[in-house]
Amino acid sequence: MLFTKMHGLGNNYILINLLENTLEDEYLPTLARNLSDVRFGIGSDGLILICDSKVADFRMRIFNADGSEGKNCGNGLRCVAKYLYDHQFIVSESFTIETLGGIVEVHISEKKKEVEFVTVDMGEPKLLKGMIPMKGEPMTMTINEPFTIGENLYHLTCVSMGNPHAIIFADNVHDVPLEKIGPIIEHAEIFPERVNVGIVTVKNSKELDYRVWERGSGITMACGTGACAAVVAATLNKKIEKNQLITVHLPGGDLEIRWDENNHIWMKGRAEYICHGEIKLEHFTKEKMLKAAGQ
Ligand SMILES: N[C@H](CCC[C@H](N)C(=O)O)C(=O)O
Repeated sequence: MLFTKMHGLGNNYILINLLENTLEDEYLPTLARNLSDVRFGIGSDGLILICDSKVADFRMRIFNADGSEGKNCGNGLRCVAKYLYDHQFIVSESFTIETLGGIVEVHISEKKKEVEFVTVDMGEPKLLKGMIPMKGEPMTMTINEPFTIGENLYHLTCVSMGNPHAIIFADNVHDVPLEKIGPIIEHAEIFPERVNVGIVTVKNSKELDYRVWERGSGITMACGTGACAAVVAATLNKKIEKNQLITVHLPGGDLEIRWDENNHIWMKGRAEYICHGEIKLEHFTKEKMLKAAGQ
């Protein structure tokens, strides 16, 4: 089985093209965990599958490093779009990709054999508690709500980009012990499907700093949906204006994000290849096969 490893600002994924291949669903969480392992596998933030779709041009499935299936992945979408365009699976400059979090529209404006930048219309953010999802009055929003961890009080603003994000504002993104509070908030009982946790510093009216603890993958170098959620949260908290081109600085690089007047979030950023290779599936689904054999 061939794979392509790619990254979006250092948020790296193993892509497997299932347009001409199949993989049994039951193996996918095990495969994602084992391939993502940096010592016994290839090493990555997760596994992305490129599949056929009945409702869009293509379908992307994303599995985090812990084997859990994510509902959307901004950096992954740019990698999938680049892969499809560069390998001539698509010839038009705009096409659609189905995710569990909804259908997005991809735009490639460069006339290059291998594109560098991809723009994605990520659709509309979901703000109501019932849509994040999180516990509480389902028809209300979570804007700057208190959340206590031990002696420390944090304030959460929650946004879904098809996947759930809890955003905390800080004067400096390194002021908050994200390695410590990330997993605590990720697994908090108010988030029935867990949550991605982002720390945001508003540098000025056009720039944010952002660090992320990803649901299912931990600290990563970047998170595309998280950067979109950061812009929405900063706007809801009146720290920046809507319909402005915002540069979000992530540890792995920058994304350009705009929450436009039609309520759509646009994300533009790089996507790059790391390597291509081949895996013997049986080496990475052994755990499942042994269990099936009752061992
Ligand atoms: N950990 C996320 C999926 C990956 C999102 C991220 N890598 C991005 O670029 O948006 C979740 O379970 O919701």
